[in-house]
Amino acid sequence: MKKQTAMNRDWIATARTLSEALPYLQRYTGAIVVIKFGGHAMGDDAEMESFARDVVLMRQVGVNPVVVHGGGPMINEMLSRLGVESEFVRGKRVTDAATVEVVEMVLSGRVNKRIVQAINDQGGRAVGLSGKDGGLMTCDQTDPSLGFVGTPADVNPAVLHKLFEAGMIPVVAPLGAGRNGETFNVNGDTAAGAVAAALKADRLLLLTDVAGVKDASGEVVTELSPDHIRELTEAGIIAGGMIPKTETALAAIAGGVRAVVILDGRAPNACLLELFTDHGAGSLIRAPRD
Ligand SMILES: Nc1ncnc2c1ncn2[C@@H]1O[C@H](COP(=O)(O)OP(=O)(O)O)[C@@H](O)[C@H]1O
Ligand SMILES: CC(=O)N[C@@H](CCC(=O)OP(=O)(O)O)C(=O)O
Repeated sequence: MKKQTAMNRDWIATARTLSEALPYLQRYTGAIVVIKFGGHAMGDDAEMESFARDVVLMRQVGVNPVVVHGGGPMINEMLSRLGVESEFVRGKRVTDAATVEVVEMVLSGRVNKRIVQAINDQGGRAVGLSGKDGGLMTCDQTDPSLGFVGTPADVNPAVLHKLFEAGMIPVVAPLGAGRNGETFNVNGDTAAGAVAAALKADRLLLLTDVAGVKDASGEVVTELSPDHIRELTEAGIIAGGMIPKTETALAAIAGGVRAVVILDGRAPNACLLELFTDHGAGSLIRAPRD
């Protein structure tokens, strides 16, 4: 009897949650949501499982999710095992010919397949690809001093639309093809922003290992304007890996994405709470018309 009462309480809570979520579910039916899953947000198996469950649930309620992942820490680990040094300039890895080989092996291989498998284990149908597949992302060299680092120049999302139509979840590794047969290493945030802009996505979620963009006092800024981003960057308060994220947010908005959220991907159900409740956390940067 006691058990029954507890069960009823659970159902009432679930029904309440569902009725609160309904307007959000309706708003996002058919929406395209690009999720950047950073290497630092990936965490352990439980965090990966929770992320995969969110993505599958999104798909089940009619959202078209696209995962664009990073994997910087995993690349670092492999480079150090191989005794190759690497350095970062403004959040981007200086990438020579030997490094880009390792980057491709780690991102398109181990990291991409771990995410694909996690989504499939939760009942989704994920397909792993990189920017080199299906003409998705053609790049130009960002800056000769960075070596094989690419800036997406021509993004053709046709292959992603085909996967949406087939009910599949694309999982994209941030590598691009050069115009002369090169392989380019693309910062994961930059790749996610370019894919989101090409798709004119409804939301770009940049998952990381901090609650959002912090100001000088260490508080998360819940809504950020472009001017505030520029101010915090010039003051050195937005630094390191946060620079490509905020630059990406501005470029994505300029490219037609409706809103970008920078949030902690390790928090349980981070993506679902962000999309389907009022309790979303993180820093929101939105297009003036959104
Ligand atoms: N103003 C800021 N607010 C929040 N984090 C910041 C800020 N400036 C720099 N950071 C750093 O940026 C990091 C996120 O970037 P990064 O480590 O590249 O993440 P990811 O691997 O998830 O892409 C945070 O862990 C934090 O140390
Ligand atoms: C050019 C560049 O810096 N590429 C990144 C690609 C991976 C990435 O962006 O991973 P996170 O999202 O986990 O940081 C790198 O080599 O580390």
